[in-house]
Amino acid sequence: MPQVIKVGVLTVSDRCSRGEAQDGSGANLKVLVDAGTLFKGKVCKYACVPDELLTIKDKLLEWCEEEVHLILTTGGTGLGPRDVTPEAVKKVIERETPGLTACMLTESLKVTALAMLSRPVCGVRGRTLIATLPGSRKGSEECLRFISPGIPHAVSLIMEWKEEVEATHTVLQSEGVKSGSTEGHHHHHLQHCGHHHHHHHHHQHHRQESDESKADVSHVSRRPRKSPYPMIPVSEAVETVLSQAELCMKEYIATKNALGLVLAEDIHAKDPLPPFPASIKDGYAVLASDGAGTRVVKGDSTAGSSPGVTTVTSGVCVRVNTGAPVPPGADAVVQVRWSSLRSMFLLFLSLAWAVSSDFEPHESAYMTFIRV
Ligand SMILES: Nc1nc2c(c(=O)[nH]1)N[C@H]1C(S)=C(S)[C@@H](COP(=O)(O)OP(=O)(O)OC[C@H]3O[C@@H](n4cnc5c(N)ncnc54)[C@H](O)[C@@H]3O)O[C@H]1N2
Ligand code: MOO
Repeated sequence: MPQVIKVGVLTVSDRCSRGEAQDGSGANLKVLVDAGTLFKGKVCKYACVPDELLTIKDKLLEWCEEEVHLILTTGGTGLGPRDVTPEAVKKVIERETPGLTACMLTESLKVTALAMLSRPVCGVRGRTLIATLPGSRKGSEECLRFISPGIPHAVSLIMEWKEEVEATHTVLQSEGVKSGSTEGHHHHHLQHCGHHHHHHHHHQHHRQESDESKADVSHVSRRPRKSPYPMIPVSEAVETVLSQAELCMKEYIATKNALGLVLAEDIHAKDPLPPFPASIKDGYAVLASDGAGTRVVKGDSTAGSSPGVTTVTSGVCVRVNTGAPVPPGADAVVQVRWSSLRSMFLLFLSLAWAVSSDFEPHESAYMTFIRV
């Protein structure tokens, strides 16, 4: 279970803090984080402060003390005389993270040349990562999206969430050494999975590599993928899960309150439902011992029909729909596609009348079963 990243959103804006403007950027960042699609995060702190260095700094320090994992500031990163957010952040952080800053700038420059006017500063204080986003709603969302791929791992490293760090590393290592900028370029698996190193693994690697070189890598969806996790039998996986699971107390609870719970033991219905043998396919109810051959269609059984109205005897059959009662006497249902219509001539009709009194004229037909 990935940990939830506790996020603080700090809007830095004179106008918003005075109530002269709506904080669209902060509100939008909150929605983005809480949606959980960029990373698993939850906004637990929110404030709007004026472009005052000391006020910004105090708020950042307060949130760091309260163990917020990630603080996103928005606004005040530009060249206006009152833009001091980067200066405030610099006073607070102990270690800079220039990679995050570079990511924001390079990606933003692809969007607008004016991104060169933002002076982002990112870094870590104690166990809190701080990133400065531009003030506009658009710019702040863009920059958050750009750095999002790095956020969970950054926070895991800072927080020393070992399992998460390891999981990310496992995935990363399994991707092998990439040769650089050209996406989809052929890469070498210099680094094997780390664990098993059996002979057949090598064979697999070679085969996959030659498959990969043939693969169409121009579409993301067509690029070959490989699981970083070893393939294990389902039984072993179940065992692993159960060995980690704690057996809870049984409790008796009304079914309407039982959503999401797991049954402690089998339960049995007091009455069979449906209260008759129902056909699981559309077809003709027959006596299996009759074998292949022609049958007179004696009637039909549709969903809602009362069971037992028509019976099946040797040489006749009854049309049944999925879910409808299988008539008494029948011990098999031949699917429609395994039968073919023989004839609907009047001659056979009258013959059929003679044979069976409860025969429905409109259903009259001779069926040939080609397979039973
Ligand atoms: N990826 C992008 N990066 C940048 C963009 C961009 O569109 N995409 N814009 C660039 C521009 S232009 C500037 S300038 C710089 C620096 O921005 P600041 O951090 O100094 O932003 P501010 O001057 O505080 O505000 C800019 C703009 O946004 C409006 N604003 C400010 N705060 C709010 C708020 N809380 N809610 C709604 N709107 C807000 C403000 O009225 C200004 O019009 O960033 C570049 N980077
Ligand atoms: O101040 Mo920028 O120049 O937001 O457009």
